[in-house]
Amino acid sequence: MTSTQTRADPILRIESVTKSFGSFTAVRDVSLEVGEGEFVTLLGPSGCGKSTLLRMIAGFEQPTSGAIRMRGQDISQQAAYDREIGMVFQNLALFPHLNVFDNVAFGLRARRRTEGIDRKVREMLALVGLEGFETRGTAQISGGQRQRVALARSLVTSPDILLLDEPLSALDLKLRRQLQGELKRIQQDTGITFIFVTHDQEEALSMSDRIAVMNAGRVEQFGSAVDTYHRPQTEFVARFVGETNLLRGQVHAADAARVTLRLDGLAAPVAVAVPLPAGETPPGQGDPVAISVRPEHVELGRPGLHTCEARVTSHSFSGATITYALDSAAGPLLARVPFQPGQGHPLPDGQSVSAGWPDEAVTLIPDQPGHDTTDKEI
Ligand SMILES: Nc1ncnc2c1ncn2[C@@H]1O[C@H](COP(=O)(O)OP(=O)(O)OP(=O)(O)O)[C@@H](O)[C@H]1O
Repeated sequence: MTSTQTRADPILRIESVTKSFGSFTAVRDVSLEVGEGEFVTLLGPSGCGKSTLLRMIAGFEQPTSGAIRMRGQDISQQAAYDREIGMVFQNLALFPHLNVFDNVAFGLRARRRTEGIDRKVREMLALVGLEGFETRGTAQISGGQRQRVALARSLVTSPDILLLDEPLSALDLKLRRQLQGELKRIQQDTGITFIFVTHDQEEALSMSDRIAVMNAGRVEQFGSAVDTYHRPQTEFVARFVGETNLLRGQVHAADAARVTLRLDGLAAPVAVAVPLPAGETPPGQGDPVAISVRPEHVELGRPGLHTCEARVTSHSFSGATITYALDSAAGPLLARVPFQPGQGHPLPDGQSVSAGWPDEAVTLIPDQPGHDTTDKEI
């Protein structure tokens, strides 16, 4: 611990960081705290500023304003090689003229380490499952194995933080899913703080302790994977992280415990009771709001729910579930329902059904006037 560090200091604190390139602002007023040993993911569409933020943490770019602190110390102006931060890139940049062992040993030799290189490199190769590959050239191993070498090469110098910029995006889906699990295991085994960049929401949900969802240079929400999916705070987050139904309406009544809404478009006014998040001020009567209901929480033909009449317009079968596209008075709806063997055939197009959802499946999203709700692009 240094003289400027206190026990409460997180390993990384980003304070109101903005980065502009000429008149274009790539990262806007971002503040984040990352705890020791956390797996944090920056998630967002192409061009939202994820890599720029990561490059500022690494020291390859300087913030235009704001500060980046590591254990309390401002590192914003410190050179990249003076930071105890490793980085794994999307394009691996392994040294083609060096074999696997020498690629992994590179960082130790560059730091003029002379002792324990052999032991440390073999330890790293065992960690990433590449024992026995020491003398292979980088052209004699697969894409997934190359990515493991890149990871071992970044971990060998025992960085305090490892930054990973879309390290799995060049791999096919099956290998990608396998390496996601391995990366998570390696992060837990080593206890190193990981900051991972991806535009793949499933990847982010399956690996992260916390996710920072970015849109147009800003962090829209920073929270656990479960909250990001089940409690989106903005329309952008609700749409970008998974599929959702966004229904609009006005506040009918609100108190500290509940908010009741009337949804637009329904002939008979239907009230939807929504529990208000703790500590939040209730919205006023007549305020415009939206609700998010995930397709898997929309149930068809079940009595006792808040329902609206709907008509099937199409369906897609995916083995365990069927996703119905529905036309309802409240707008288009998606319903994803389990499909049991022996259940017969899916509901035909044109079939009338009542669609409903339980109270606890509803997330209230306050109206955000002028807010950018850029659609997801993956
Ligand atoms: N050196 C630069 N000069 C000018 N503009 C830049 C520079 N670096 C990044 N940008 C712009 O900043 C914006 C954010 O880029 P960034 O690479 O951070 O996005 P990203 O979210 O990582 O996207 P992707 O997922 O496509 O890599 C983009 O519009 C990009 O064109």
